[in-house]
Amino acid sequence: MAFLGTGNMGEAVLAGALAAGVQPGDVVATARRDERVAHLAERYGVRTTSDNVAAVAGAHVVVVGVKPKDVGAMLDRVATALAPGAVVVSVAAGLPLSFFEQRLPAGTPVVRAMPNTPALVGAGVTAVVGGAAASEDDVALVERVLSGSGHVFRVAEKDMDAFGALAGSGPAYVFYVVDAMAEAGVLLGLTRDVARRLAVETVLGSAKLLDETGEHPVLLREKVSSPGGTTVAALRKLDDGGVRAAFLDALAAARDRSRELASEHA
Ligand SMILES: NC(=O)C1=CN([C@@H]2O[C@H](COP(=O)(O)OP(=O)(O)OC[C@H]3O[C@@H](n4cnc5c(N)ncnc54)[C@H](OP(=O)(O)O)[C@@H]3O)[C@@H](O)[C@H]2O)C=CC1
Ligand SMILES: O=C(O)[C@@H]1CCC=N1
Repeated sequence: MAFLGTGNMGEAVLAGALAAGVQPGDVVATARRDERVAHLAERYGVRTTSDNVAAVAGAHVVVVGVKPKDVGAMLDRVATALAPGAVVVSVAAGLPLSFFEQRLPAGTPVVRAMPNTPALVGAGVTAVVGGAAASEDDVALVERVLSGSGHVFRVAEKDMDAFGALAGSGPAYVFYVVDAMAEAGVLLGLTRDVARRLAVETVLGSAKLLDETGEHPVLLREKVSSPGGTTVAALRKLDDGGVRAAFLDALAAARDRSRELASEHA
């Protein structure tokens, strides 16, 4: 397996692949900076290089993990060096399968994926969709490799931007909420350490409760909200602040930006 551009997301997918049973000796990961390359070699025991053309030689699965603006140049550089039948996996936001298929040799199987950073700890969600030349076996292979990162969903390509807006970017919204809750605790006089720990544990516990009971979030929210009590007083302030509407706008903005990335780099 080759990882071309192993930054925040590439590293998380790499960690998942190793968790899924891919052997470190069968992986080569690239980055530009010496310290990044050294970190990857030291942390994961994989082969590393900054030479992308050398990295793809003999690789059966090639994960392209650079920023959307850098993907075109990366593909132009490595296209003719790909091993026959190599499956190219993109994690780039916005860029459609056709972007890859136009730049790679005819018949190259391409799988578009949208992971998220909790993949680093095996708790990610990833959407996948195969391109015109990707066989069922190709997509299943990529699903197996990604399954070490957490849950994998097959989606239609038209839903990729929405999936990215919800789950790809989603961890950032949760971290934003955790930070805001912790800050609010500090405002009420808690120490920073305690406030942050309480916010993290509350999010963890609430996610576990949702997951394990399978109950609708509205029902669980009602169970916290005593009539005339403290929670309804707080929720009213969130409604006053337009938090729910802001989430609707925020995800639409992420979806729109994903579409723009596709047209900016077409
Ligand atoms: N971050 C996220 O949560 C998610 C990101 N994505 C997608 O993942 C992709 C990467 O994003 P992210 O990981 O955040 O970005 P990063 O900047 O963290 O990672 C990009 C990596 O690419 C490396 N790189 C850039 N150019 C080259 C090159 N020519 N040769 C070798 N390596 C190169 C950089 O190396 P160096 O570090 O040495 O500069 C860096 O490590 C994007 O396309 C994004 O849309 C998708 C889902 C979620
Ligand atoms: O912000 C971004 O563009 C990437 C894609 C999804 C999460 N991070």
